[in-house]
Amino acid sequence: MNRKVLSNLAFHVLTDREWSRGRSMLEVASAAIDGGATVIQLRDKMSSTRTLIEEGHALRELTRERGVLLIVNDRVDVALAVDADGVHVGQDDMPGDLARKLLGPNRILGISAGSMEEAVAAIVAGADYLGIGPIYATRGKADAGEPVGPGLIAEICKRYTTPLVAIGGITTENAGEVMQAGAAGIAVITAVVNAEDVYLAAHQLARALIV
Ligand SMILES: Cc1ncc(COP(=O)(O)OP(=O)(O)O)c(N)n1
Ligand SMILES: Cc1nc(C(=O)O)sc1CCOP(=O)(O)O
Ligand SMILES: [Mg+2]
Repeated sequence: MNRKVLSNLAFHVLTDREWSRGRSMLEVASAAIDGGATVIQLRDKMSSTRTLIEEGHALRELTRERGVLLIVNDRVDVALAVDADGVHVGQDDMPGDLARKLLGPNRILGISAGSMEEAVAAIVAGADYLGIGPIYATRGKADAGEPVGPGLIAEICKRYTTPLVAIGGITTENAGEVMQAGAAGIAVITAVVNAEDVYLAAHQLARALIV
């Protein structure tokens, strides 16, 4: 059975303990889904593999119940272990072609790109979507590098049809701009995870995507 469902890559919320104001990953993810998140990405750079798997199982149950996608950041093994819908790898992670080989054809593979060259390589490697960023200055990733701006999205869109997900400094103020540039969706950490009211923040971002 082909389980890959790419229909709703519009609104990724990435988990992050440090920005969660002490709230649990499940509480934040649940409120984000209530507000309109369509993808939850398990991103936890600090925990042991054992903890990641526990978090992954819990998020798998939640996301399955609520009909949204679960993507695991960085770790193909964890994605397979918890039966996630897919994995996201960056330029310093497992190479995309190898991730694709291990995942098989039926799970979603997202690959980061911060230039046209990286985008082309990611498409050749078998990406189902590209995470393009950082689009704007970001608080969520210390080593994200210089912002590339929404222009890169427009450039890639002119040449390729692979869905593009804008990441890095996305807020309600600029989400419309990246969608107009041709993005299929956005991915955020702080705008949702660090919000006092996670539901409201997600709801407002979801509305800002409609351009
Ligand atoms: C949707 C999406 N796009 C980009 C990234 C960044 O991945 P990466 O460059 O590997 O950085 P880390 O997230 O691992 O710090 C992402 N996670 N999701
Ligand atoms: C995880 C991540 N990846 C990026 C990239 O450019 O690839 S920027 C980023 C952090 C996103 O956090 P915020 O929404 O708070 O800006
Ligand atoms: Mg990574």
